[in-house]
Amino acid sequence: MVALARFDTQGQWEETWVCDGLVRQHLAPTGVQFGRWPLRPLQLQAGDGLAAVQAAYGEELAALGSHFPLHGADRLALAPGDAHWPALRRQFLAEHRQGGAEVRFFLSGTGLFYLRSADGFLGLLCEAGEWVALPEGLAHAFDAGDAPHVEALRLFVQPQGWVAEPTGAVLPALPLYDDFVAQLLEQVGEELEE
Ligand SMILES: CSCCC(=O)/C(O)=C/O
Repeated sequence: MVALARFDTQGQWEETWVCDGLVRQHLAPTGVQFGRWPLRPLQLQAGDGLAAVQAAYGEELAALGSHFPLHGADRLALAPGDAHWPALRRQFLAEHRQGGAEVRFFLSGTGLFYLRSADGFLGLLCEAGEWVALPEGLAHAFDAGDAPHVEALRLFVQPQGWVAEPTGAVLPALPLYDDFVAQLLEQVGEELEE
């Protein structure tokens, strides 16, 4: 289940949406797109990630349009206890921009993006089968919690892959992934599928 929450500039949770139409409507001013693709078997080989993704998802990628001239792909997989996660988490939580647009497709698990908006922040929680496309230059952060469980295809416009430029902004106390999910469950009163 996708969920979108709006926070003010102080990090105060203001409103939550869990239906696709409202999520898209409230993402639109940021230029962020959201959708779903079927989960298909996918074997990414080192060096030809994008070719494998294009073979499996050619139609879906074409529908994204010309704003996303993709040049590379990788698969990010994080599991609880992953030794790389603490350092990666610090990098992802520091608000940053990428030199190009980015597309992320969740293959399993869940992850939380924080997107800077005109009047605060949007927290977007995605799960398997959901994709999100961020426009070039949108300041954002990402979290997957203390015990991450997420696998995502990362499609890059930049040939060099994941290159982030930190904004240097000190973010307000936005809830990290675990608190976000706990508060969301209190609000919507139903289990998120993992
Ligand atoms: C689920 S994608 C992981 C995070 C990432 O690739 C990114 O760009 C965060 O800003």
